[in-house]
Amino acid sequence: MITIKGLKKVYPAKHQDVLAVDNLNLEVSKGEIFGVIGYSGAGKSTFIRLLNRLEDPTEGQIYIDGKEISAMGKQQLRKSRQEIGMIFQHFNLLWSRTVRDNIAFPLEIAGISKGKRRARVDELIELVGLKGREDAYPSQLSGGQKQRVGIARALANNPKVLLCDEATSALDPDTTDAILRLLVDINEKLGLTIILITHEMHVIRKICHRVAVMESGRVAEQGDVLDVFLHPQQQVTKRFVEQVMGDKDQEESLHLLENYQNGKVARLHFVGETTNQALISQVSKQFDVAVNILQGKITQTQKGAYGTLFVHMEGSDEEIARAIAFIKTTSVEVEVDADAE
Ligand SMILES: Nc1ncnc2c1ncn2[C@@H]1O[C@H](COP(=O)(O)OP(=O)(O)OP(=O)(O)O)[C@@H](O)[C@H]1O
Repeated sequence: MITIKGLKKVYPAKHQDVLAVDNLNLEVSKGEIFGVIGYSGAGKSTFIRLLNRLEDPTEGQIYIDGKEISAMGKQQLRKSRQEIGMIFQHFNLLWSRTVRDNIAFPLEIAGISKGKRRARVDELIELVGLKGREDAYPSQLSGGQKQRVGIARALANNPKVLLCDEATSALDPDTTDAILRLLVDINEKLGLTIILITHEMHVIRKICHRVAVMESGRVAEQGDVLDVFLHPQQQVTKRFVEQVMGDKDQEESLHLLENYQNGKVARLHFVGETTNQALISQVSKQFDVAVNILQGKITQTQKGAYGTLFVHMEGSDEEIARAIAFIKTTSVEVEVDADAE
């Protein structure tokens, strides 16, 4: 659906040019929610603005649905932009227009007749949950409602791709969750491809299928969200995963080991469906081993739940070894961290 090859953006500057995006290569499939995460200055905004040519690339190609966006002239671009919706952190609504007229705006530009506009706006208002607020002005809306208007406006011309630029960063946690649920709903209902940029890992965790981590204009790491959460390779990715999983706390739980005279501490990684297995009670029943949960966290992603539990296992060395061998036959990954002796 989206192919990006060798994308580069240099902002010329008096003293030293800024290399904002550097040799970026990405593939995004149709219907995917693809997240791009990075710290401030990583190049995320530049990247997303290159996708709809709000910025022109210095080098490289961008293909959306088979068409090379990066090579288009103005007129062609105007048409293609109707297939790319965008929502913004600060909503970018027209303050003198009502909800209805904000949503109708892109339809007016596309030359849709008044009657058709009305019907389409009604549909969109229903889709984003704004019924009853049609005649309100943006200043009379909450942040979440404003973003719903932004989403409806972005979807007005039936785009194939929705670009989200820090779309929930100005919202409180509950409103963020509601907007993220709406994005998932739209993705599922309309099969819309969504690219979102964020600096918040919980946004990636909650709704993205795949993620790219950007650092200094480059993709430091990319993959399925579950894989990246489970096996972050780069330092920058590890820091983002810690935002959600609090790995430091978990490392500390290893020191709990000192409280035990014997036994072993094991780290169990649960992925996807195995998360709900009653593994702990099964091990306790099947082997002469007492299993105590020291610490852990299971969390949900779009691709299923995953998490890590630290457990202390008490029993004879032989029996613990048998229990661990058994756990290894399930799809739960197990690491034994240390002996308690
Ligand atoms: N119009 C511009 N002119 C010159 N330099 C720019 C321009 N826009 C961005 N930059 C620079 O390009 C680099 C990447 O910025 P960009 O805004 O893309 O990063 P970001 O990851 O989106 O960060 P933030 O979330 O803070 O916006 C930064 O060094 C920034 O200062």
